[in-house]
Amino acid sequence: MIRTIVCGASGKMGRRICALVGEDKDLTLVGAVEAKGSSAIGQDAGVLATGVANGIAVKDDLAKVIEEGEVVIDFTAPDATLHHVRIASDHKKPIVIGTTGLHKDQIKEIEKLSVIIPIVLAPNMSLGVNILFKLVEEVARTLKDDYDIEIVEMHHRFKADAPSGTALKLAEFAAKGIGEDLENIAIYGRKGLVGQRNSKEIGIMSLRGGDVVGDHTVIFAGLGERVELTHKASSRDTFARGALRAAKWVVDKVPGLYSMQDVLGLK
Ligand SMILES: NC(=O)C1=CN([C@@H]2O[C@H](COP(=O)(O)OP(=O)(O)OC[C@H]3O[C@@H](n4cnc5c(N)ncnc54)[C@H](OP(=O)(O)O)[C@@H]3O)[C@@H](O)[C@H]2O)C=CC1
Ligand SMILES: O=C(O)C1=N[C@H](C(=O)O)C[C@H](O)C1
Repeated sequence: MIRTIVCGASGKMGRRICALVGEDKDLTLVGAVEAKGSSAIGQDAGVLATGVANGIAVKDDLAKVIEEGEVVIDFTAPDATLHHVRIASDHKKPIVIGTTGLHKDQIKEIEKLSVIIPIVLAPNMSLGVNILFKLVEEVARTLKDDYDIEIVEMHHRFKADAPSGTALKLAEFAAKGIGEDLENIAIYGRKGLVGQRNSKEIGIMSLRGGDVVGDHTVIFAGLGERVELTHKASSRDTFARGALRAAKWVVDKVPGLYSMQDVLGLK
C-alpha cells in the first residue's frame, strides 16, 4: 500500500480524495493537512470526508507528517502549494499538485524543485480534459488561419482563480497548434470599444455561478460555420480519481516535472 498524505484535506477536492484513497486497494491515507487555524485541525479526516472515522487526525503542517508518507497530493492554494513543495523536496518525497492560479515565479520554483523530486503538476486531472488538450491542438493546427479561437469556462461561485487553470492550458495547446506564443495573443475578457478582432488572438472568458463543477468550451469560429469542443465535469470524483492515478504513477519516478499527459500516456 502506498502511504499517501493529502494537503487541503477538508477542502472540496481534499475530502473526495481522502474518501477515494480510503476505498483504494493500492493507497492508504497516513496524513491529512489543513491550513493553520482551520477548524478542521485535530478532526478525523475520515469523518470530514465520509462521516466514518479512519483514525487520521488533520495536522496543521505537512512537516509534521511528511516522514510517514511516500507521496503527497496537494489541492490547496498557490502559496500553500509552494510551501508544501518545498517541504516535499526537503524530504525527497514525490508530490502531485492540482492547485491552479499559480503565478509564473511559483511555477519556476516548482520547475527548480523538480530537479530534486518527481512532481506531477496538472490543472485538470480528468481523462476527458487531457484528451481535449490534444484534440484542441490538433483542430487548431488543422483549421489554423481562417478560424477564430475563443475559450469559455464556467465554474462554481466559490472558485478563487480566473481564468481556470484548464482554460489557460487549453489556450496554450491552441496557441501551440497555430504556432504562436500564448503570451502574445491571449485576450482575457473584452470591454469597451475594442475594435475588430485580430485574427490571431485567443479570447478567454470566465463565468462564475452556483455549483458548476467545471465546464470548458473551445470555439473555432469561421465564416459560415463553427466547431465547438466541450468538456463538462459533473462530479469532482473525476479529478480525484485522476489525482490517485497520478500518485500511484509518480511514486517510483525519477525527479522531473510531469503532466497528466505523462501519467495517462497521452504524449
Ligand atoms: N487539477 C485538478 O484536476 C483540479 C484542481 N482544482 C484546484 O484545486 C484547488 C483547490 O480546490 P478546491 O478543493 O475546490 O478548493 P477548497 O477551497 O474547497 O479547498 C482548498 C483547501 O486547502 C486549504 N488550505 C489553504 N491553505 C492551506 C495550507 N497552508 N495548508 C493546508 N491546507 C490549506 C483550504 O483551507 P481554508 O478553507 O481554511 O483556506 C481548503 O480547505 C484550486 O486551486 C482548484 O482550482 C480543483 C479541482 C480539480
Ligand atoms: O476550482 C475548481 O473547481 C476547478 N479548478 C480547475 C481549474 O482551474 O482548471 C479544474 C476544474 O475545472 C475544477
